Amino acid sequence: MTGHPKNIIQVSQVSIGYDPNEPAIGKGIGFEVETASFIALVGSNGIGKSTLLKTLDGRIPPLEGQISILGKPLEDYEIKQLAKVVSIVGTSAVESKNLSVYDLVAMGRQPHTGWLGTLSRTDHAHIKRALTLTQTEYLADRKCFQLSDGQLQKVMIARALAQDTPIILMDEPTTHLDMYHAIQVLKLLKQISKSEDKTILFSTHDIGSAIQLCNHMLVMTPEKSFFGTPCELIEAERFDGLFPKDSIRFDKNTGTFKIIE
Ligand SMILES: Nc1ncnc2c1ncn2[C@@H]1O[C@H](COP(=O)(O)OP(=O)(O)OP(=O)(O)O)[C@@H](O)[C@H]1O
Repeated sequence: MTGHPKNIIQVSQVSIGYDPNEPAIGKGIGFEVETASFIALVGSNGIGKSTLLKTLDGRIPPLEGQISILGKPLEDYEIKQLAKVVSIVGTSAVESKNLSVYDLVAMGRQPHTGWLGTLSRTDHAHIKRALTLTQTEYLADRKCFQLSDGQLQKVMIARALAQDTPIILMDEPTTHLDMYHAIQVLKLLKQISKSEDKTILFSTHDIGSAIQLCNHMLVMTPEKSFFGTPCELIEAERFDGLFPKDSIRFDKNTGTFKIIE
């Protein structure tokens, strides 16, 4: 048991966007996430998946509504305090590809050590465990620029694990990966969410894999967002409204998209 409340993230009637004077990008978003869930955010390009992740990690404030993390309003967290609760794996390139893998993963310990803090035995133990969990120990001494996209993605996950937060948010963790390595990363994340009691929310365009692997999904459409288990969402035909119907349609029986010739 983690001691974390059952509903680790609560989002209520949230509108997201960058400018309060412009129409919101997404409105009326609401869901509750249980500890150790593995959750996908899906929706078409530009629908607001990254914007929602940035809102959940406190980078931009919600335009309306409430977000609570571990039962506490998001706006009541100080930056450093939030970094002990929520870690982020973004899409942007690693800041310094010249770092060794070990040093990059060690950066995950910053909320615990401070920028100039030296690493304690506990910090090193967290780094080593993160490398073990992501099966990247063998890369520890390599420079990040020497890694393949798949290896780098696992190392970025290791950095988030070293940060030791109950919640990990990930923006498109499988971009640039082939089908096999994308599934490997998603299976690894799902396994980590269970074994380490991590709540993992990630955005993805790989809806088929998310349907097969996730506990819950948030389906974002221009009108509304829908939260549920993959089965509930299929039954309620929520995937049908994701894209214009001229080129693909969702097949309820197989849970996959079919091309319309
Ligand atoms: N920093 C920003 N300032 C203002 N508008 C932005 C900013 N970043 C993104 N947007 C706009 O917000 C909208 C949602 O973008 P967002 O990146 O959240 O979508 P997404 O669902 O993650 O898309 P994709 O699947 O293409 O990555 C888009 O119209 C985008 O142009």
